Amino acid sequence: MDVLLRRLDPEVPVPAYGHPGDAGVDLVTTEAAELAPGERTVLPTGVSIALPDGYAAFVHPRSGLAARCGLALVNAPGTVDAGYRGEIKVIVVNLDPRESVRFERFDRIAQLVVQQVEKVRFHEVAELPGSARAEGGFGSTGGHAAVGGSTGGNEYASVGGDREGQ
Ligand SMILES: O=c1ccn([C@H]2C[C@H](O)[C@@H](COP(=O)(O)OP(=O)(O)OP(=O)(O)O)O2)c(=O)[nH]1
Ligand SMILES: [Mg+2]
Repeated sequence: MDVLLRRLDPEVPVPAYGHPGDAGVDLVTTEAAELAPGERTVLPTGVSIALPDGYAAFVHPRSGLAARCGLALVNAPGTVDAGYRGEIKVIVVNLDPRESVRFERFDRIAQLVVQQVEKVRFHEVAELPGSARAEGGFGSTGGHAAVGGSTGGNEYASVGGDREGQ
């Protein structure tokens, strides 16, 4: 699909897929920045796009930065509406408890995934049709990480225990 893109910075590279089959194109920051532990900021990408109606673009984290630096997107995935013509921005937060993270101009900070999205009409009803799940949610199927306590010296939280419904 062809999508119109405007460069707001003459030097910013046009985003491109790294490999055939990749879902996202990497976005860069046009501003250098340094984030202290726990700090967040909004980084400019130097591009704006015009998506056709019925599509949206989603700003996703890059897993390498998440694993190496604890970098997360506060609003992941960020939603870029088809009608949005402003600069795509990336809201990052440094979740590392100790280390700062530094970005240079044109470092790749996030990835953009374009997807078709459904538009729906809501029809209000008094009762919804039944389903196997019904109102179960928020962990109703069990198998949760141990929270709020020791993990018994294990580096990882326990995810195997099915403690509910017993
Ligand atoms: O990570 C993001 C998320 C959003 N946007 C832009 C595109 C999107 O179309 C617009 C609005 O985003 P959203 O609807 O998530 O924010 P809002 O707080 O609901 O703002 P608005 O009232 O303008 O819809 O901001 C970005 O550039 N990056
Ligand atoms: Mg909105």
